[in-house]
Amino acid sequence: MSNLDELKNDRRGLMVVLSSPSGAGKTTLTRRLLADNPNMAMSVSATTRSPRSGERDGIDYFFVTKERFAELETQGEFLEHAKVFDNFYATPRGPVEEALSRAQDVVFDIDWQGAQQLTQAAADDLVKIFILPPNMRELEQRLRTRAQDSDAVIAKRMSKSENEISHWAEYDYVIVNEDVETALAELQTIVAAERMRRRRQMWLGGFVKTLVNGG
Ligand SMILES: Nc1nc2c(ncn2[C@@H]2O[C@H](COP(=O)(O)OP(=O)(O)O)[C@@H](O)[C@H]2O)c(=O)[nH]1
Ligand SMILES: Nc1ncnc2c1ncn2[C@@H]1O[C@H](COP(=O)(O)OP(=O)(O)O)[C@@H](O)[C@H]1O
Repeated sequence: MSNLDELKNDRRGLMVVLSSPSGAGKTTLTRRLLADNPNMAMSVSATTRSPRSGERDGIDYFFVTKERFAELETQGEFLEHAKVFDNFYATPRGPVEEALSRAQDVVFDIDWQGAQQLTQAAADDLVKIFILPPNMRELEQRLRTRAQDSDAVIAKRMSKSENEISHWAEYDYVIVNEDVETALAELQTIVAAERMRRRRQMWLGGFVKTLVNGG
């Protein structure tokens, strides 16, 4: 690693928030983004909803009872929390603070309510991205292809999608996820540019000082 590369490690981590109506592709895009970025961590949410087949406790979510959720909330363990589709969801505070302190970027798959709460708590570190489906037929099709929710649950998610979409203008960026490779490339571009923001590159002050001093 060159001297310059080492210096560049002194930067502030990003808090990348992805929201979308259910089925638009947040989970898919987030997984791909994380696979390509070793210096990025996923914020694993706590939820009172039941695990889907294949979901693992502590990896996809921390699956907790309503009682445990309420206890953690009272103890101030959550950065934000919200009720979505009759279930409770929240972002545990500890792992996020730890990752940011290690200069890691953190990705959040949370809804508009969570995005609003994080904006209050940490506006400077946030990059908010909204994912739209190419059309509503495709959205429903994706929920069906995923084949992990009952017809009733899918109908409920579709009926809530309009409400989620109505918050699109509260986000810094919007990606229409028609082709997953194109959407992923757009997401990578956003992350790369946000990492370059002057205020996040803490190393620059010292570097410029040595530059103008003839270093
Ligand atoms: N506010 C908030 N929303 C969350 C959190 N975790 C998940 N969500 C949102 O809850 C909604 C439902 O998530 P989920 O049941 O996994 O279904 P999905 O829509 O297929 O991802 C999605 O909009 C998620 O973004 C969280 O920690 N906080
Ligand atoms: N661009 C895309 N084209 C076709 N199918 C997609 C695309 N993006 C995601 N999917 C599929 O749609 C379904 C819902 O995606 P998922 O990532 O679970 O959405 P979300 O996390 O937003 O609910 C999954 O089966 C996923 O493989």
